[in-house]
Amino acid sequence: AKTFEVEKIRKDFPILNRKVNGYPLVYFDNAATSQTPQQVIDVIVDYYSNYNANIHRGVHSLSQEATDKYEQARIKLQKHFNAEKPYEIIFTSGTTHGINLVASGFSEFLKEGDEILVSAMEHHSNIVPWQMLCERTGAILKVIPINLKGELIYSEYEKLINENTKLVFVNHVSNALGSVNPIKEIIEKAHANNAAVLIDGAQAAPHIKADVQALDVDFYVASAHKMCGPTGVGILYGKEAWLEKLPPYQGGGEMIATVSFEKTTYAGLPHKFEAGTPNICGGIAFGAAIDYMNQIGFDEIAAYEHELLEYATGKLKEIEGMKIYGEAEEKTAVISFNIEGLHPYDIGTLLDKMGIAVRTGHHCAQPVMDFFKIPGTVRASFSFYNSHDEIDSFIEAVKKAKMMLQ
Ligand SMILES: Cc1ncc(COP(=O)(O)O)c(CNc2co[nH]c2=O)c1O
Repeated sequence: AKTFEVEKIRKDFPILNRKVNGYPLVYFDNAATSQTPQQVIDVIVDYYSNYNANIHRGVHSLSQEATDKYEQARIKLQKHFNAEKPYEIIFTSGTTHGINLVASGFSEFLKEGDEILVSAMEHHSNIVPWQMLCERTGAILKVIPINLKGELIYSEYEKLINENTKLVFVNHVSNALGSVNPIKEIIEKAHANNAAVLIDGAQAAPHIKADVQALDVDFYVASAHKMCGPTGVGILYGKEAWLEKLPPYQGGGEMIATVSFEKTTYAGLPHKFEAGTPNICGGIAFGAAIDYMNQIGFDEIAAYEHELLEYATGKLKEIEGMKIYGEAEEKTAVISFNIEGLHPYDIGTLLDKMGIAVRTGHHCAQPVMDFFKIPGTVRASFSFYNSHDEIDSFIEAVKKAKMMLQ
């Protein structure tokens, strides 16, 4: 296989030249947010330097240029996720916004006693909006359990789903464990029971190219900042038929056709769900991030990140007292671990003193920590611009932190 040119790629990321506490930055918190290549930074600078303007209604050239670039970004995202229509791609402020938009809309469709299904490995943003929906409608939230390897127990899913199930929502990849869920089967089973499916793609989208038509998924959400793009922008993919059925989420400019005090009529897709001035630059930069990752290649990225995962896992397992959470057959480059007798926060703090950025705590997945009966973990998450040398530095730092804490 072609050697992955990580040293060449690293030159695209200015931030990787940073030092932290006198040490070279080793950025292993990619599951929280990814870093931004110069190619995307340049697009952001170009926007604000040359064609910043409000979009869709301006008669002047700048507005037209900004509108064209924004709508071109939408088409890039449509092609990337293989949506049938560009207006099935709704720009959001991120995954959390997308999930809330769908959960809010489902208030119209659910009634007392209806059932909705979530997995036990979800991020809070794919739990709380649905609990709020159940409070509003009297629907019942049921939980698909996970096993000790951090995998969803599919046989339990088959038992839980029934003719009262109206919606299934699970993540494609767990941010705390890295587990990749069998979403194609989950979707097929849900549709066989006339239930709709929302897949939370926040952690998957940086590593796996989801084909929404092949998956036949009803809703798919993702955030730009996980995929080398800026924060504050993401997408909600929805099948046209579903987006037509959902009521508007926010009222305001853009999302209307006519407004009068007697009656207001709403705009068609996608603008029905895009009230107010959007993150114009963010959307355009999201498109540039998609281009950047695609020119490297998602297959190449996934293969290289898997190499990093295997290498780091092997090295960590050599450390006495090491416990790794999340050993699914299929997982992305995320390692959650603890060291016997040590608190994750202490390890994370000492690693930062040595320039190593990891995440510690419950990772907005408290049910996962409850399942494993732990307060939290140290989470190292790798991306295609990390190197084997960085993993060696990380392992040495973990060993040093362990010595200092014992
Ligand atoms: C699976 C999953 N779903 C939803 C979200 C929310 O995405 P947002 O709306 O863009 O914030 C995240 C963010 N995960 C993390 C954010 O920080 N550490 C994390 O693991 C996530 O990992």
